[in-house]
Amino acid sequence: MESILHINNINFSYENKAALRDVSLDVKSGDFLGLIGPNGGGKTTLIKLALGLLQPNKGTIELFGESVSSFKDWNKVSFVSQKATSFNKAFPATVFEVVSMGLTPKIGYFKRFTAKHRAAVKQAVAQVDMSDYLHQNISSLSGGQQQRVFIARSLVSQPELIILDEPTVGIDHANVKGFYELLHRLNKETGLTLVMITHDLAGIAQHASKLVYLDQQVQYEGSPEHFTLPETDFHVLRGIRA
Ligand SMILES: Nc1ncnc2c1ncn2[C@@H]1O[C@H](COP(=O)(O)OP(=O)(O)OP(=O)(O)O)[C@@H](O)[C@H]1O
Repeated sequence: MESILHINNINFSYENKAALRDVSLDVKSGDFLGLIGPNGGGKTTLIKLALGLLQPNKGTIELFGESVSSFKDWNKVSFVSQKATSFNKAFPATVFEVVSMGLTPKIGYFKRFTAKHRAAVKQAVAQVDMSDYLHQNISSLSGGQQQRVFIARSLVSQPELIILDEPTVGIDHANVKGFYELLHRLNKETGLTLVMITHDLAGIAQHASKLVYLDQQVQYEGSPEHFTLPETDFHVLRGIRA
């Protein structure tokens, strides 16, 4: 199986404060990896390193077999952050327009939006079951529906890897289940590789193919079925079930 993200023995410190120590991780094509751990355990830092936004003090990181420092094929990678922090709800755009924005890196700002692009947008919207809302304003949708639209915005450029940072925050319980089912379906049916940071252990354990528990070091890497929380210290529990 092709290696999508390979992190080899990295250390990372913010100034003099260690955030990650001897972290190694391998994400293979078709994995659905759940990245869990206590608050401050280094999950976001690890993703920033994987995206080349930070550089490790030690060790190597490869995306699609190439060092992240020289990686250029960013079309293959997409990132979905917490909806609330990434989007101004008052923004006056329809579902179609928001998803079209996902094509901007591919076609550039000033090139023509063709029938082919339009069809790609419609297909991505259909993949997340939002076709009935194509011309509705994004601000009129529920949190769960908005997050589906952001997934469609990622899908439209046909990435091979999507990294999600706590995408279920702010989505009500009933819709979270449907959101996981959507990710599960995309992973299984299209072979899309997913890496998802979350504090929702119960939810991710049902859908991920692999869990990594990170608390400065990788304390668990394996199947969700065999995962048990490290020493049930209240600090850890609070962090992960917050
Ligand atoms: N820009 C920064 N400057 C200094 N320290 C930072 C910075 N960003 C994060 N840290 C520290 O690095 C450690 C890891 O933080 P990180 O945000 O990666 O953890 P996390 O697992 O994503 O946490 P959470 O679950 O709360 O989002 C924490 O101790 C945090 O305070």
